[in-house]
Amino acid sequence: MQNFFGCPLMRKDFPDETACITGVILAGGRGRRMGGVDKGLQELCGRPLVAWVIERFGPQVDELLINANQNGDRYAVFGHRVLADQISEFAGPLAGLQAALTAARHSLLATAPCDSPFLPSDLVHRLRQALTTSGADLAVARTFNQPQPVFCLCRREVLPSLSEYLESGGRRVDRWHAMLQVVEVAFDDQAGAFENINNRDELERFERAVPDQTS
Ligand SMILES: Nc1nc2c(ncn2[C@@H]2O[C@H](COP(=O)(O)OP(=O)(O)OP(=O)(O)O)[C@@H](O)[C@H]2O)c(=O)[nH]1
Repeated sequence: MQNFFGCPLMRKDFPDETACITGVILAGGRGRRMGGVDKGLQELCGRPLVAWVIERFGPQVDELLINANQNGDRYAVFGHRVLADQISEFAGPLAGLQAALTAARHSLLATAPCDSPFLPSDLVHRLRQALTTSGADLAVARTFNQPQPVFCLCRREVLPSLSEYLESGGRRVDRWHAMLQVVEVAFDDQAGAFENINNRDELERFERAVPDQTS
């Protein structure tokens, strides 16, 4: 049996294992290190970065949202709902998470940034396993000793805590995580997949790496 959105009905004993997942691509940043451009729309081998992320991340979730604070019409052509931050200033990725949690159809929300085109194809699967077995509020990827805070899976119930934190002026992801029950998921086997593009030199380096990454 399926619910209104075509997702399997949740089993009461294992709700996390069957719950549908909304994914959000975080593309709401200012791209200052790239000269103030809209990073998600910058092209890697002729395709916008956001298109690469849609290709990898989209199949891992049941609904896909794009969080962007400019060029909404250009993001809309990809056929997914586009959301701007509710906070008017650029408040960092937590503002995008807040917008997505408010709009998500499903009870679990996964995030990925627009500037990591080769993110793991099993990202959401592994985060869900950890969230389910731990009962934590949020699962976050880690590579070696480095948390990857914009790659996470969280429950809708964290929204009040997040909104309160943002309203109090909090902006740091690690400080908000410290208020929650968080489980870290090691991706040391795929550390390279989390590499992101911050400036033009990195974009050029990725251009050279594409044949290796896609073969
Ligand atoms: N919604 C939203 N997302 C943001 C904001 N700032 C950064 N992000 C996202 O958070 C992730 C990491 O961003 P950074 O690379 O640190 O920031 P950036 O603004 O993209 O780039 P820089 O200005 O060069 O630091 C990316 O997916 C950004 O799109 C913001 O104010 N709002």
